[in-house]
Amino acid sequence: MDLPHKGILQSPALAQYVYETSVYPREHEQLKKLREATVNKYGNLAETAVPVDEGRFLSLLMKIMNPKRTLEIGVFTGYSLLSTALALPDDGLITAIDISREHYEVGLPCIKEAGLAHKINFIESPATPALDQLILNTTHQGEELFDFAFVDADKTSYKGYHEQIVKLVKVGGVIAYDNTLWFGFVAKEEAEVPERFRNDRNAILQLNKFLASDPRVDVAQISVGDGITLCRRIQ
Ligand SMILES: C[S@@+](CC[C@H](N)C(=O)[O-])C[C@H]1O[C@@H](n2cnc3c(N)ncnc32)[C@H](O)[C@@H]1O
Ligand SMILES: O=c1cc(-c2ccc(O)cc2)oc2c(O)c(O)ccc12
Repeated sequence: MDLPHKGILQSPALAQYVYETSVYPREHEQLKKLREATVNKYGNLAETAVPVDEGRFLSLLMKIMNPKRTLEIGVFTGYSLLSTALALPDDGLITAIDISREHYEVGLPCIKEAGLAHKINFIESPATPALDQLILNTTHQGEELFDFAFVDADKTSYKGYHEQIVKLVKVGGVIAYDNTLWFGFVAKEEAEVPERFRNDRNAILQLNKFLASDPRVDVAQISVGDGITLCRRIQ
């Protein structure tokens, strides 16, 4: 897969500067191993993982929030998952959902080596029915709501996931949507966007517009990686 350069740092040299100055020197050994294992196994597909500066942002956000229960939709080989797990308290738990376990198993040895497998409940399932089940667990079995959710899966389903996740995250909790700048294509005319990115671009445009006026959440567009929208549930 040949992807355009990701992110607001439109110059690859500037991105490299940020990585080398403030990310690589603090990247956990097992995160680096997981990143390298992903490139070795999947080549260019590895670029669909969150970039390293975004992983660092997620880690720091977790340290600031100190959440006990988090949700991740879209795991791939686990770079964002391990970034989150590294920063969660020892009794924290991440419910991680992906349609396929195969990619997750590439990163799993690194997660185990980091001593963090006990913080992860991996569910192999399409997200929609898995989220419905979690909603049932919270409404009927009194399971606790989540403090944080990270969504990085099929972009055309984000709006549907939002309706489900809003029911699963506490008031005061945070939902983070990845790729909300979609390679910068959100600010381009459709005709300038390569055909294969158009569907997802339209879904992201609709999501961004919807979130900006959703009274249940407070929002901030964060210009890291490919763009993250943070939503804090307020009602
Ligand atoms: C961009 S990758 C996630 C990258 C990951 N966050 C990382 O840092 O490596 C998207 C993932 O979403 C998963 N996915 C796609 N459609 C899905 C669905 N309907 N339900 C759950 N997972 C899905 C894919 O299998 C893939 O692993
Ligand atoms: O190029 C992609 C594609 C995806 C993607 C496509 C289809 C799915 O069902 C899930 C994800 O996700 C990406 C992504 O998250 C990213 O950061 C860059 C590129 C892509």
